[in-house]
Amino acid sequence: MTPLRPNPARPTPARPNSDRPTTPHLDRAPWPADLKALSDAELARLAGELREETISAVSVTGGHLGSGLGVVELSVALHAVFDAPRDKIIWDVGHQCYPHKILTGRRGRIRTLRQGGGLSGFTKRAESDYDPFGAAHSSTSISAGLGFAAARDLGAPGVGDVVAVIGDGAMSAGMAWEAMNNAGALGKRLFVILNDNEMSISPPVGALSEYLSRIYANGPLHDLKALAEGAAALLPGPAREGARRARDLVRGAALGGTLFEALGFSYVGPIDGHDMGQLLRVMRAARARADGPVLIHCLTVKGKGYAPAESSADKYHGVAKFDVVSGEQAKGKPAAPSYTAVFGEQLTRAAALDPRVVGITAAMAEGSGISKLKARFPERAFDVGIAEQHAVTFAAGLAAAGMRPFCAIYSTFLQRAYDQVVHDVALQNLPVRFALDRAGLVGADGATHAGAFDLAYLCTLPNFTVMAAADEAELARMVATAAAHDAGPIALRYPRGNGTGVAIPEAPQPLEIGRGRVLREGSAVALLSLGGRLEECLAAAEALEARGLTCTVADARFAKPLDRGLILRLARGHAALITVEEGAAGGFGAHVLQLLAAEGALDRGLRIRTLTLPDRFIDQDTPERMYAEAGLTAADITAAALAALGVDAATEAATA
Ligand SMILES: Cc1ncc(C[n+]2csc(CCOP(=O)(O)OP(=O)(O)O)c2C)c(N)n1
Ligand SMILES: CC(=O)[C@@H](O)[C@H](O)COP(=O)(O)O
Ligand SMILES: [Mg+2]
Repeated sequence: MTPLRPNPARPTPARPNSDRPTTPHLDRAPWPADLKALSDAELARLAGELREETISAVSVTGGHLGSGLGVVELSVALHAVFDAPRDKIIWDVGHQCYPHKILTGRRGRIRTLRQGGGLSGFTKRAESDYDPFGAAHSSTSISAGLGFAAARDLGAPGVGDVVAVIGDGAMSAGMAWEAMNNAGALGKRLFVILNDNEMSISPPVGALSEYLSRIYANGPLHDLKALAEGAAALLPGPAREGARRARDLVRGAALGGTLFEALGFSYVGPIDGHDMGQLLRVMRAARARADGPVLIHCLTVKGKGYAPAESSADKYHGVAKFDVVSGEQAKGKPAAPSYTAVFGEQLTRAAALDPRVVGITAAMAEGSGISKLKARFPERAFDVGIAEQHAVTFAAGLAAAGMRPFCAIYSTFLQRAYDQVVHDVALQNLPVRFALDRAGLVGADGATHAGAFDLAYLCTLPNFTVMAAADEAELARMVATAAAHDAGPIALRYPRGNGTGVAIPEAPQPLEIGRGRVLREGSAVALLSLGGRLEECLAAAEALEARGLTCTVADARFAKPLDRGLILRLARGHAALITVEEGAAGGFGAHVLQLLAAEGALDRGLRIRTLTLPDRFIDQDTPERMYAEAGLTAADITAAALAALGVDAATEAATA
């Protein structure tokens, strides 16, 4: 029996240290149509060049590497067999789409990936006709694909075949199974390619992952003989039923396809996703014969063909710029710890003090800091897979049973679990602690990953307490506050990246709920910050003071409940009040305005401005440039204060 996965001991050939690989076949194929002119052997060679080009490009941009390297052959085979853009190839998450971008007319810009003004690191409709559906959050591809298939069957023009490519990690999400359930019942012609590399970002978890492992442990169903058998399963009508029954009789309950077939899919696989010949044969057979939903199970290797990425698939999921020869990533030593690391340490500390403290992550153990808890208290750290909705209700159950769960989910991914937050947590007033990493703008991942909305969507919920950390010491205090808070749900949010370098207290004490702090006092302008823009507010205060306008700078700490006393005092004691937050309108500033309106504080001529993220999505760039575009820099805060006071900065400068 041919081994499906390559022998990891097999050395990857040495590679030349050239900036640009030699790519004669790829050079001949800037567009998918060009692949049609190549023989199968040439396509295999082109795939090798595509891999080198992907490695070379990511080495200068940074980005998601391992996932793309695993789908190089698949990308070539799909574009060789299907006719995009009429046929819709939908990449789940989209983090593996760089080879697809190179093959679809974007090779010339591939070294702008994830840079300001450059190509997105994900699929994006606005970028290319070959990206029929945008993504970056996982497990949407089958639903979207089924939408295209249903539209096609209702006569929508310009839609041919539909292919959803989804990873084994993404397949763990409920949404993928909702789509499979619907697709199986509708019976529409739809191709789902399960790209099974036995990896999520970290090694995958859960019963599904074990099930998939059992399938390939049974051996290749589709060696050449089995491929014929599998192709028979694609035959229309009664022939298919007959073939399926015969195969089930031979293979019995251990047959790999059972779960997918039970849902109404024809199952083909597992096949070797790096064997171009096999891929092309299966795709062509599937395309020629399918009359309903088909799942093709491809086994691939994350990081395939690049030794550092193959041997350390989790570390090469997302990379900084790196040296191609050594694989060494260009990561400088930061002056301050990351917020994520501080959260992980403080959570572990809280867990050491209280056996009821547990941590939950939805497939982001490293990214969320839950890995630190897991290292010390493995039985109290739960990785539930890419399943944010389940994570929240699971945490609610834990809280209802008297535990102190910390649900650590990136702000952007918690969006997916909003009804669970409302219905299962807030409504029942259960003390789930939400640790929302990546609050605000995140840089290269762009708009899909911005933590823009949590303040707006959480502050509106009864029973919730919502905090935002201005620095890592504040984060430590907020973890202690959340751990001690049994009165109801509580959220703490903090940005991506490193802290400010302040000292973290040895034994952080809980904060008084709903109390802010004042960092400097003045009388002309009050700058009221929530979260990570505090340093910008302090810099703005310096600039305003240089103009003779003394400033109070306060850190609200709590977006809910508001520190009414502090806010009313700021409103009474200053001519202008500026609120600043790294969140969309409708969050902190909106609630401050509502308080001031209700208290009549606006009737006395207070000049107030609420600085938030703008009402548009901001594309990827450095966080600094993104905040400049958002109008949340020290200069913007200064300008807003001057404008509120009616000081024309330009005239003032001219007069000076
Ligand atoms: C809703 C959501 N949760 C979490 C993530 C973060 N995330 C991005 S890729 C990934 C792992 C995906 O694994 P898989 O689908 O197997 O793809 P692979 O990287 O292995 O190719 C995760 C957890 C996300 N993008 N969307
Ligand atoms: C594709 C995806 O969703 C993740 O890989 C994400 O890019 C990780 O982001 P961080 O680097 O902020 O953990
Ligand atoms: Mg995977």
